[in-house]
Parts: sequence; structure tokens; C-alpha cells
Amino acid sequence: MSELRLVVVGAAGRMGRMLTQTIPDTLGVRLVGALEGAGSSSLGADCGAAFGLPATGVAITSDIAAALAEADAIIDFSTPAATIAVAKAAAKARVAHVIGTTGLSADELGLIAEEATETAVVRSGNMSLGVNLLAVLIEKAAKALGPGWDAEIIEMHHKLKVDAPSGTALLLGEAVALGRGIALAEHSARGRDGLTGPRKAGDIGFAALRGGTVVGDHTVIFAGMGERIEFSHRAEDRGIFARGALAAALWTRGRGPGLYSMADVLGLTCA
Ligand SMILES: NC(=O)C1=CN([C@@H]2O[C@H](COP(=O)(O)OP(=O)(O)OC[C@H]3O[C@@H](n4cnc5c(N)ncnc54)[C@H](OP(=O)(O)O)[C@@H]3O)[C@@H](O)[C@H]2O)C=CC1
Ligand SMILES: O=C(O)C1=N[C@H](C(=O)O)C[C@H](O)C1
Repeated sequence: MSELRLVVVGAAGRMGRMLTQTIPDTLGVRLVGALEGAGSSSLGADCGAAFGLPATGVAITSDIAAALAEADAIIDFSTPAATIAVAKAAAKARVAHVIGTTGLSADELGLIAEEATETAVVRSGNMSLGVNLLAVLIEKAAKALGPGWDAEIIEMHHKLKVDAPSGTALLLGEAVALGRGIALAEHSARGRDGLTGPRKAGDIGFAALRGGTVVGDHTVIFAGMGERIEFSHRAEDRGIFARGALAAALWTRGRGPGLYSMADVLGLTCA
């Protein structure tokens, strides 16, 4: 079978560079395009050599249509605005789109759902095996414990992260909500401050910490009467996200349009 031809969006970013580094070690894929924004100082540079990695022969461009012309799949860790621009082009060109970008608004998620009527889209707030397995365990725990156990989600990331709560915290919050059979949007407590009053029964709380170089730490606490259960995941290396995204891209091969998750890719379901 021929190699899957990949375009990386956000090629100069932390995850873009990690993908450029990981692709040569991944069987069955080949980098054919690297996208950055129109104002990027990296335009025209080799997306490997520019960052101290082996040269790839792929120059960074801001021309989405040209980059997609020879592509089978896109891996996108960028910004919400860039992801939406790429989603429109991917739908038109029928190129599969793996989306790791977080911080998308409800309207932007609606546009991604529209894209998924035209092409295969895998979107996840966290591409690692560990977090996606954790989400299955959290769903089971939330179902078994019921809403009498207060669920709180704490996350910590590096100081350059721009969105909160993290995509992973929201994914884990969704798992709690799914286990309880409720809608997360109607039961979220985000950003408590000042005279908040007592905790509202059934809420799923979120707290975001930022500092240093933390790759990504998440803990879900179920607090009961006189006892507490805590589930934690600590990302030590961005390679886990890159490898997950590459597995997702390979999984899209031959797949019809649809909005898929990493649970679909990894075959993880909560019975
Ligand atoms: N789902 C997952 O498993 C993971 C998700 N993420 C998410 O991925 C995203 C990126 O993270 P990270 O790599 O750390 O962030 P970075 O800021 O390091 O990288 C984002 C890159 O996207 C570039 N960019 C901005 N506008 C455009 C555009 N129009 N077209 C193409 N590229 C553009 C940025 O360029 P410039 O700096 O010039 O603006 C930057 O180089 C975040 O939303 C993060 O939360 C991160 C890790 C794992
Ligand atoms: O911005 C990051 O760095 C990360 N973003 C994702 C998130 O928002 O959860 C995944 C990971 O935690 C790293």
C-alpha cells in the first residue's frame, strides 16, 4: 500500500515540530506539506531544518489549497481560526482532518460537524492512549458512584497555553457527564471566585493552573462523604500526542465522512 501523504498545520509550533520529528519513525506515512499562518516568519523555510531537525524537503507555506492538493490527511495542532480555515478547505478537497486544536467555541464545533459531512474528521482534546483510556474509566466510575460524589477536575499546563480549561479537562468532564447521563454544559462550574456560596449538587468543577514547562497534568477527583478517589494522568512528552495523531491519520484511510473520536480510533468503548 502507498504511504499516507500528510500535511501538518501549525508546523512551526510545539506540536508541529514534534510531528515533523515523529513522522520519519512512523511506518506508512510521508510528510508532503507544512502550513503556517500568512504572517509567519517561518514561511519558505524547510519545516525540519528550520528547527534543528533533519531536513524534510518540505517548505512551510500558508497556501492551504496548494498544500492539500497532494494530501491524503491533515494533522492539525494550531489555533481555532486556522483549524476552521483548514476545515473548509479539507471538506472541499475531501481530505481527512485530524484535529488536536483545543479552545474551539460552540459555533466552531458546529462548523467542524459540517466538515464531517464531507470528509473523515477525528477530533480529540487529547490524542494519547493514556488519557483516552482514563476517560473510559472515569465514565464507569461516575456511573457507579452517582452524582452524590462531587466531581472536580484539576489541570496544569505550561505557561504558554492560551485556552482554559484544557481540551483534556473538557473531555474528562464529558466522560463524567456521560457516566451520569447529564449534559456537561448544564452542570459545569468553571472559574469559582469570591463569595461563591456552597457547591451546587451535581456540578462538575474545573480548575486550571498554568506555569513553567508542564506538558499536561490532569486529575479527576470524586469526593464523597469521608473518602476521595483520584484518577490522574501526567504527560511527560509531546510524543504521545504526535503518535496518537499519526495513528488517527492512518485510521482515516478508506474511511467515509463522519466525526470520529480517539475512542473510535483506539477501539475504546464503555460497556
Ligand atoms: N489534542 C491533543 O492531544 C493536543 C492538543 N494540543 C493543542 O494543539 C494546539 C497547538 O498547541 P501547540 O503546538 O502547543 O501550540 P503552538 O502555539 O506552539 O503552535 C501552534 C502553531 O500554529 C500556528 N498558526 C497560527 N495561525 C495559523 C494559521 N492560520 N495556519 C497555520 N498555522 C497557524 C502558530 O503560529 P504563530 O505562533 O506564528 O501564531 C503556531 O506555530 C493548541 O490548541 C493545544 O491546546 C496540544 C497538544 C496535544
Ligand atoms: O496545549 C497543550 O500543551 C495541550 N493541550 C491539550 C489540552 O488542551 O488538553 C492536550 C495536552 O494536555 C497538551
